Amino acid sequence: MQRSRQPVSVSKNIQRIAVLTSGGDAPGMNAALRAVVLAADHYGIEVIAFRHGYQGLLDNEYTLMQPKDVQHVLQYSGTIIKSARCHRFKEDSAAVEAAANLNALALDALIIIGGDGSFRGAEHLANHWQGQIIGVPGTIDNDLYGTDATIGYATAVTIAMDALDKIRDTADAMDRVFIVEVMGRHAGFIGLGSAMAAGAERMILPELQKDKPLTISALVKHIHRVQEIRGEGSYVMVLSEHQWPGGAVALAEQLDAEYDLPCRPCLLGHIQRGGAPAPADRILASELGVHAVELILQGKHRVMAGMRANQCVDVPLRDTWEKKNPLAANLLRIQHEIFNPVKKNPRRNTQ
Ligand SMILES: Nc1ncnc2c1ncn2[C@@H]1O[C@H](COP(=O)(O)OP(=O)(O)O)[C@@H](O)[C@H]1O
Ligand SMILES: O=P(O)(O)OC[C@H]1O[C@](O)(COP(=O)(O)O)[C@@H](O)[C@@H]1O
Repeated sequence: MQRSRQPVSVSKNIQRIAVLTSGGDAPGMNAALRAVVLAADHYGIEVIAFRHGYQGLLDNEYTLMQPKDVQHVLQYSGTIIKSARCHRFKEDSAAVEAAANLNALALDALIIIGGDGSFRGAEHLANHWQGQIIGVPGTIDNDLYGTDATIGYATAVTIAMDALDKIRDTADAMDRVFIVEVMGRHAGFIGLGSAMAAGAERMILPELQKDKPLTISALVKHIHRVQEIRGEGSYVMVLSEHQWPGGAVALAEQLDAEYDLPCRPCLLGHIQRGGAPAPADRILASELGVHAVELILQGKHRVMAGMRANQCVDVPLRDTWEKKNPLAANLLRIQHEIFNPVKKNPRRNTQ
């Protein structure tokens, strides 16, 4: 993959920066951290890491990070500097406290690796702290505007696809209906990506539910129609979390009890955040980690380091959650109309 890059024009004298990982851990966060530390070392900048996200910033829990500390970490998921969800950080008093801690350490800038919540926290902090703040998109959900992909998304889709492939083996052997529940918070990227990659017969995604919520009778009709067209075989559906009351287990029970349709649920849960990060996540994280340091050297502030059409970009932090990345319309069309048609091919009908 070729990335066209401009040489970095350094406009600021930066001596010391900090980094933290926040919110749900995402595969590739370690690779991003490594890239930040190695790039900073390259430019002669000292790096400290706050442990446990914003909680560590409030507790002054930090450690000096040197290249030796990030050797051989990019192949592991999780985050060696720990992450956390810190509800107190939403309070004004917390941002004031955090700003005082950052000032006491004479920091020029802070890099926050996380999702939209972490970036809201970054903006909140920026109202109280004068240093530069740069976000790096780290979440499996891929729900941030301004970057074609977030760090962790490729791994999560790969894991979900692998699981769907395995479910397919047993579903096919017994001509069964399966519901596989995937993560994504309120976004259907993991659902769409894994359904497409594994050839699922149905996707229940937040974006599709918004205008036309799925009814169980419509779902049963679809299952019967697909079975009728295809003859014997399996039917595998991908359900995004929070899209059915009680989730996959409740939906499977309902199909069985109310429609005599034996169905098995499978919840992938946090499995989607573990294991070895996919190459795409390691590479994206490495590039964006370096980009974040270079944005600091260019004097940028309140932006996210993103990747658009193979170009490193910077996007105002606020845009990352206020604007929306839509699901790829063409993938939705293909998955719905071509791969899983419930009507006969119109051309065939006319012959
Ligand atoms: N509106 C907000 N104001 C201040 N801090 C916030 C806000 N929203 C989230 N945060 C901080 O960011 C952390 C991570 O956000 P969360 O939504 O849990 O994960 P993610 O960053 O992956 O979306 C929260 O635990 C909290 O500390
Ligand atoms: O790990 P937790 O706290 O149970 O949260 C689960 C949520 O975290 C995620 O895995 C990642 O979300 P964030 O990156 O926004 O934190 C979501 O897909 C899921 O809804």
